[in-house]
Amino acid sequence: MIFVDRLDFGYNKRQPVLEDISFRGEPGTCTAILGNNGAGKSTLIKCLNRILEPQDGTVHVAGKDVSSFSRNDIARSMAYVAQKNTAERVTVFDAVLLGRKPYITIEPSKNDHKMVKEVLDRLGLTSYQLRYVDELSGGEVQKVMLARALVQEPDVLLLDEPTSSLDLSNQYEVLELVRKIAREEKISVIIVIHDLNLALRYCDRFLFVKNQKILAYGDRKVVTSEILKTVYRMDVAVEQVRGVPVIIPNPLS
Ligand SMILES: Nc1ncnc2c1ncn2[C@@H]1O[C@H](COP(=O)(O)OP(=O)(O)OP(=O)(O)O)[C@@H](O)[C@H]1O
Repeated sequence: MIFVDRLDFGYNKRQPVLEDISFRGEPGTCTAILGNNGAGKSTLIKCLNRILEPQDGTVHVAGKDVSSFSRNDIARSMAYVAQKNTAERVTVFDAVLLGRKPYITIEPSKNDHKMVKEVLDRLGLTSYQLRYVDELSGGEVQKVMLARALVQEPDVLLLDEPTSSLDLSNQYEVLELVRKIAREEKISVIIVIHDLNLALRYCDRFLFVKNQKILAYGDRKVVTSEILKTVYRMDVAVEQVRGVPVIIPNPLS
């Protein structure tokens, strides 16, 4: 469980980016962070694992204040997949094995290797394991970074636009897998995502950031035409198609 209480952040004192942000991510659930470009979604994610230090407020993971965590404590409890990934000159297997680093004292154990193999298999990356990461496509790199985060066995998984480079089938496959693993392993997933249809399909909670603050927060019911108009300044219909809410931009045009 992650609990964020009254978090404030600004890159400089004159201009706040986030004010009074509070929410909780229950184990086994996915929380979507939504909002217009520049609203502060990536900044919020980075405040959770202290890549950025919040100016005020607290973040608790599994009941403990993360401001008291060492870098290694953070790596054991929170895994993060950034919006932009640098493709490294290492094999896919070694790139994913790096996710086990917080647990390795002298050298990787048989169990570390086993976990890497299992996650590569679940993400359909087994045949890529000896390829160099810097020779992969953008979508393949994104899956490798997700695999690295999953072998970290985190309590909280922070994903910043994890499907932005993936094709249609991979977007659904990867989010289906993330949701399945989150439920099985009781991980709280916090995900920045622009695709509202994907968010509605795979997330349990929805948090809209607007003008530094939380505009709306709750289950699917908060994703309304009114909220979407406020956030994106355009007409958007929310309709039920075969029991799934679907977003239709500019429905009358
Ligand atoms: N390193 C930085 N220094 C100063 N300002 C920054 C920095 N990074 C981001 N900002 C500013 O902070 C605000 C929030 O940026 P952030 O990247 O968190 O937005 P976002 O909601 O993730 O946007 P997007 O949807 O475009 O990815 C923006 O106004 C941005 O220009």
